[in-house]
Amino acid sequence: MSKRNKIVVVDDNRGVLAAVSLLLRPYFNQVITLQSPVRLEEVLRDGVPDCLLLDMNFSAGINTGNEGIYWLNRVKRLYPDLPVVLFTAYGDIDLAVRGMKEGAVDFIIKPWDNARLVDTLLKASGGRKSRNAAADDDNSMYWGESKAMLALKSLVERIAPTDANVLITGENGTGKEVLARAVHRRSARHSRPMLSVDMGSVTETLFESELFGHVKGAFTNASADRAGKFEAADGSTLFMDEIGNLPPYLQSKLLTVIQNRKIVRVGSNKPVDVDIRLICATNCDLQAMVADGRFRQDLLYRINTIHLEIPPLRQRKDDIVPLAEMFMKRFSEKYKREASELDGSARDKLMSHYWPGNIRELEHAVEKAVIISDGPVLRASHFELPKVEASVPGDVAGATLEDMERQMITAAVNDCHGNLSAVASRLGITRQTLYNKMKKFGL
Ligand SMILES: Nc1ncnc2c1ncn2[C@@H]1O[C@H](COP(=O)(O)OP(=O)(O)OP(=O)(O)O)[C@@H](O)[C@H]1O
Repeated sequence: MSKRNKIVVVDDNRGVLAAVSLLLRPYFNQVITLQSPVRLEEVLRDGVPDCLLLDMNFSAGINTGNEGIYWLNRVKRLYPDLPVVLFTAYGDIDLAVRGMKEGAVDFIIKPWDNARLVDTLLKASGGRKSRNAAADDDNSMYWGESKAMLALKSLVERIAPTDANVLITGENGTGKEVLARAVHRRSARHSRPMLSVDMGSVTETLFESELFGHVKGAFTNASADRAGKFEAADGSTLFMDEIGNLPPYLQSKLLTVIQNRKIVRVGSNKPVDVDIRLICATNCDLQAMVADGRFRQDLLYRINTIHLEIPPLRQRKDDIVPLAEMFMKRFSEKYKREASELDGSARDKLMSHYWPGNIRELEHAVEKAVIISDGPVLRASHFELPKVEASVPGDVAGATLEDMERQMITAAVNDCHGNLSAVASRLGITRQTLYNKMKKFGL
């Protein structure tokens, strides 16, 4: 490989800086070392290097790694194309994985292997093309080979071109939104983008204006007219996720919209025609909600003209390995890794896991395995799957608060069969907080 121009190395240990600088000089015309990231931006302003090697911990005695993530984000905001390699202690692999998800191109574990360090930095500085450009948004539906999914696919092929409203049910992470997109793509409305609204994350006070829009002055802060999701989705498909969260007064309004195909913005009395196809999704049991008066039966009839049920991953075991292989390929490309094969131990481990978080959990597990992989073969040891415990273990010695949170969430997701509303209420947190925590823990 040809000699590179410039690299910046940030580490608070002088010995490390001296050793790395000596090692890298034959490969870079200029090696700039910094003992603290405080001057980093100033140095970058003087000329963006080919690569940045960034330590994860700076303040003596505080080894949270958050400083590294903080500086990574800051640098990536200013120089999105600058390849950043993280320098991390052995025990911080989780942090390094998080760093890669947030934009680092690779990581090096201390104590480092000289040849590997040089190789990684040369590769990272070889091309400024952001790795995030690759396959990042590949959300296409993988149908799998299980009987259940083949039957679902054939049903989708038949109903997608019609304008029938669709209700998709399935546990959290089974791919309801991915399926909704697959339906939209196969419909006559596909030339316009599908619009989504998540009833689980919109605060109740904003539901109405979010869906129906408002006119200027309709309420405090309504400083201008604004179209809601129904109007924006006119001529296309509206995906309403977590429909079970719709409060009763909006259930009535939604029913009226479906019947009359008209909406009225908040604060207005002028009806506007809307032509939408509605795809709703939920992991709640809407029949049970109808039975105890929490969901309108007439609305349920209207939204579930076609009902598509996605089975949980543990009930379609034939799909686990093919899905894992698909994600392995996707993430190997994205993170420039060689992983291309799951050995027997990895397959056994994946096949015997309960997958309470379904495909989302599998996707995260494979992503992490690929990031930490060291060659073409992924083994069981690359997959860190939480044991699904029925309750929090009594012996918590050595466990961090985060370990315990993660275990409690995993256990509750398992007990509630993936119903996130039930999990949130059981843990006494909002759905949004639960989502954030699950995302953080890769569940
Ligand atoms: N069939 C599939 N093929 C490829 N990726 C999938 C598939 N199903 C799910 N995924 C991936 O799993 C993740 C979760 O999918 P999605 O958001 O559609 O699930 P969901 O059932 O809508 O979840 P939630 O109930 O939390 O809203 C996404 O990252 C998606 O890309």
